[in-house]
Amino acid sequence: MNLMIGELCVNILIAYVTKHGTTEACAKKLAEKLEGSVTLVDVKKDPAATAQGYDKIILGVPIYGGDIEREMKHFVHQNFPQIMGKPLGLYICGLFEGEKGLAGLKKAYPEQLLKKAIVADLFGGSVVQSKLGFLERPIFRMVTKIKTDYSNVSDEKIAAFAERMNANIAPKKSKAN
Ligand SMILES: Cc1cc2nc3c(=O)[nH]c(=O)nc-3n(C[C@H](O)[C@H](O)[C@H](O)COP(=O)(O)O)c2cc1C
Repeated sequence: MNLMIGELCVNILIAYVTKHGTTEACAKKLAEKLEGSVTLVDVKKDPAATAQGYDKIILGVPIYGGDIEREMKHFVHQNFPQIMGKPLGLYICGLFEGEKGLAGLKKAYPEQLLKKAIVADLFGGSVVQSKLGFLERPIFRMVTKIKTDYSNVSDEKIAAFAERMNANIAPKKSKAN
């Protein structure tokens, strides 16, 4: 939805990484619920992507073996001042919940970003066994103990996240980013 404030449209960036599509699917669900003009960027496909020029920034990343992929680390490193300077939302996709899930979230993003974020949450994750690579499948079973297709993606959490982001609507009229 395009939200106009006076002459201004709220420009929102969702920068994400995905391996098997869940984090991207969550980004798209989120985009539908956000008020503003949303740009979706897969930073793996677009390594030169920038966070410059947006009013709000959201980052999304999946957890693999307790860690995130280097492309998101690189994006955060390259765009740190821009990311720190705007209303921020952070999410992860992973199958672990509770304490283990939160540990994944804490490891995924630098502490400064986690402290600064309006909202940081776990959306859950999903897996289709037949889509896993030859080496991924045994690692997945070892890490998660799950042997079937599985999803615990929470549409409620995505909706609540969008609500929190929408509540913070204050794009400054200055040209500086
Ligand atoms: C090899 C492998 C390792 C994984 N390790 C973790 C993990 O450490 N913690 C976790 O919460 N989820 C783990 N998962 C689950 C993924 O995070 C989950 O499937 C997520 O939805 C993947 O997102 P994507 O489809 O965007 O790549 C793992 C999945 C695979 C295949």
